[in-house]
Amino acid sequence: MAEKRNVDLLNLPLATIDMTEALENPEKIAPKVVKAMENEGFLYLRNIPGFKPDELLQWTKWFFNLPLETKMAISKKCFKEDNLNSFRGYFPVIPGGHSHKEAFETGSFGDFDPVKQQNQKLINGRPLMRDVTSEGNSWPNTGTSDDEIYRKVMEYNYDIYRKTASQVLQLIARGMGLDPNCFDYMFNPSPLATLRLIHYPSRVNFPPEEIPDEARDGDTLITTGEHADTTFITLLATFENWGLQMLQNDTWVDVPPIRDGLVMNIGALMTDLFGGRLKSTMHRVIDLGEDRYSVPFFYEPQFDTDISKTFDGKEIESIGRYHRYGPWMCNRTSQFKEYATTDFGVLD
Ligand SMILES: O=C(O)CCC(=O)C(=O)O
Ligand SMILES: [Fe+2]
Repeated sequence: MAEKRNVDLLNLPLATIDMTEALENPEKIAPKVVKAMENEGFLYLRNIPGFKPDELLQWTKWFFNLPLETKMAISKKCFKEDNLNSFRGYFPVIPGGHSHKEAFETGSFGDFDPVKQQNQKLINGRPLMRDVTSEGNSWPNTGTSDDEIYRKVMEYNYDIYRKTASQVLQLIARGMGLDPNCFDYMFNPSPLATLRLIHYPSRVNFPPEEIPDEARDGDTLITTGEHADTTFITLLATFENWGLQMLQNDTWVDVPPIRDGLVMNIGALMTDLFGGRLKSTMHRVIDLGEDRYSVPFFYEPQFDTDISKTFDGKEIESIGRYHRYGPWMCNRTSQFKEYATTDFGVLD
């Protein structure tokens, strides 16, 4: 099992990008971002304008400390049949799973609207995939003034992460010799991007029979299995928590936490869009015997974004049958256990 260590900031395994400097001097910083994406597929972002990790962590813990009943009141429909929301909101820990976490997710489509939901178009009793993926946000209701603060903090963070992700994509585009704004039309006005709060309760004291074999790698206990992300880019707050590992030359390497910054990596599709030049690195999360909190933001474009061609116009052969981002994402996401029972609806 990886040991907890103090972070040696001068000896991190990854490049660090100062986002304030990057905004002032993008020509200088863009090649550094591209180099890190070509080599490791991961880097750190620091000095991010407006990013307030302490407040984000405080309210993340506030949410997960609510009674299960309060959280389940906004769980996705597949975990509680009476609920109307199916895409945004809470998902509980799935006992005995490979991954072991609970989460809360928000998107860019305003608030959940039960009237709109009840009047939505159905085809053979099923909703349209574009309606499912543009569902509004469901917020916890504790009946206290904390509800409004929580919601404001999460909306604030969604904006900060979204702005930062857009700036990082501009740096990548610039560094690849493209128009820095060439990604913008894909994401605006309303991307499918998700802000996800995660709590991983530790399983180290569980009876062995409650932990599936697939959640073990020798003595190491896995809490999110190895995967590449289903995004363009992911920005991730790990606060002071160890546990994230990336695969480098067939070896699992720790990605140490940096308290005030974000970890950034690219998803499999970015590798394809740039003809294999940028690296989408496999990663996983291990259980170090303590509760763990993290907040990733999956920067995903709008439903109809064409993802069938590389930036220099070649067909992407590995893309399969779905050539628009929305259907491609739903197909990929349904392979993750926490989404396995979500009804993503039908294509129009
Ligand atoms: O929790 C973490 O640190 C990483 C989570 C992750 O890789 C993911 O949700 O895609
Ligand atoms: Fe990931």
